[in-house]
Amino acid sequence: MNETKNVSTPEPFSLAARSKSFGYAIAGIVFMLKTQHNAWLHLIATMIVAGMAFYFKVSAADWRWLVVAMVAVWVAETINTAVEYVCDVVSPGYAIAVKHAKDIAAGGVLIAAVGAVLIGALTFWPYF
Ligand SMILES: Nc1ncnc2c1ncn2[C@@H]1O[C@H](COP(=O)(O)OP(=O)(O)OP(=O)(O)O)[C@@H](O)[C@H]1O
Repeated sequence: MNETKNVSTPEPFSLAARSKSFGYAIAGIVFMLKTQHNAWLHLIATMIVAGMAFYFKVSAADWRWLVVAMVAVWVAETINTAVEYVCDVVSPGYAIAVKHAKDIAAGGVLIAAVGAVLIGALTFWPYF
């Protein structure tokens, strides 16, 4: 990786570079799954929800809601994890701004998770 990137001159499009970026994104997800305990909980929740959806044979329309809910939680968790890593580099010691940044990012995960629980309850309700 370059130490500094020249952002004023756009690089020409390259499929090799795009596939490398894709690889970095996959590596980020794998790293998060290996290191973040909250991600393990999201993985368990995802498997339970998917299992229930198959068991109850939910409709395609209902699957859409479940997918949206699960994706929202995963996206919030990835952003939260990235914020934590950047904060730890920017300010390794205690800083009140870092506390606010980390707590707000964690709040985003909580909002997504509560929303997912509500969507899950509303979606599965008719199948019970
Ligand atoms: N460098 C820092 N400066 C100020 N506050 C911090 C710093 N690092 C963490 N905190 C705050 O300390 C509290 C606990 O942080 P911690 O990262 O342990 O939270 P956590 O969500 O329990 O962690 P994890 O989910 O990674 O196990 C949070 O309120 C967080 O914002």
